[in-house]
Amino acid sequence: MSHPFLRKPISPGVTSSSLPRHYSLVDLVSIGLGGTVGSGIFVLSGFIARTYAGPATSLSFLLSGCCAALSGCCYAELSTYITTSGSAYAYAYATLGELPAVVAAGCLTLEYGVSAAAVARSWGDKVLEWLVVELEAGPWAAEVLAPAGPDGFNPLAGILSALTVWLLVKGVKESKSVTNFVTMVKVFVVIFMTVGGFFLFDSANLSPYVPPEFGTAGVLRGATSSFFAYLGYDEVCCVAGEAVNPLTDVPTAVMGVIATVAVLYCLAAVSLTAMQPYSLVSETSGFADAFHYRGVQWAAQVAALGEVLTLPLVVLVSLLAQPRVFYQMSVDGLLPPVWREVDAGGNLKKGIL
Ligand SMILES: NC(=[NH2+])NCCC[C@H](N)C(=O)O
Repeated sequence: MSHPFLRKPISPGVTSSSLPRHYSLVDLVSIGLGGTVGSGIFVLSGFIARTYAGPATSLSFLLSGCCAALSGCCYAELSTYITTSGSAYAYAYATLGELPAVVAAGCLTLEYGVSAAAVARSWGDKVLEWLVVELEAGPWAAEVLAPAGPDGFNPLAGILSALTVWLLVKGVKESKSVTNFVTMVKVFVVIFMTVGGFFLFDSANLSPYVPPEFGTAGVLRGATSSFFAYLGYDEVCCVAGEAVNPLTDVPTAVMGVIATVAVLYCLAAVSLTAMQPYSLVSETSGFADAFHYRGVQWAAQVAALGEVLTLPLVVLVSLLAQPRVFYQMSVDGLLPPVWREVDAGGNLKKGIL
């Protein structure tokens, strides 16, 4: 490091890179939505409703959505100046200097790694719950899938992480098609749960809107926790170096993703808390459990299966984004050349591995 605060000059226009530019606006929105919609709405919404905010969970999601939009504006603006991969790392390098950029890269790596692990873990728990509750599997399910108990090692989480790495190594085209398809299904699942919830709407469940035992502090705690649900829009900026039209498509995708998920989440939170009294909402499987509570078993099955099938995409997108940070660091000379080796298919095979 020559000078810890030496800034990388911003080159005007679209920067050329050895990674092919193949992501259209639709692909970028798919990456953003696919990487963002996940355990935050499928799991956290129920947890927040039960323990922090009750019916005001929708307000918590609205508040965190506003914060995400503010952060999104920064990403969107910076993405029009810096069109390389690397997201916050590249932005920090151009605005703050080399040392802050390396710290940002470390934080991003930790964030992608930890959140991929957290979501993989949450998926493992969901599969087990789905087998036991929906398919009435016997005790063998817990013995095989959670041999060390509910808080111990979860083999399914490890298998999912290994499978997503395999898919990413297989190629850009394959992972792009999977991302686009699963994102579509996932958005459909959230819309299904929300609309289903509105059919079972009982306004009595929404009163009092802010339960006295939670108060404003609970709503704010819910907002802090629900911010996790919005994480993922930044991953669009990670792949900016592969966007066909980065100057327009990346900021449009970032803001479009935040606006879409904010609307989806707030409506979903209203629907969840209107279906069931907040004190009964499941902390781990809110929607499926609420459908069971209202006696609509088939909807519970669809919601549970939809969550199990689509949640893994969050892990895939996190693991897609991280090698792009190391790629850019390697291009900038801060990591060895192996991280910027692009194979014949335009993939960062070695970097991913
Ligand atoms: N960049 C990230 N941290 N990605 C993980 C996103 C987690 C996602 N928002 C979820 O609710 O499951």
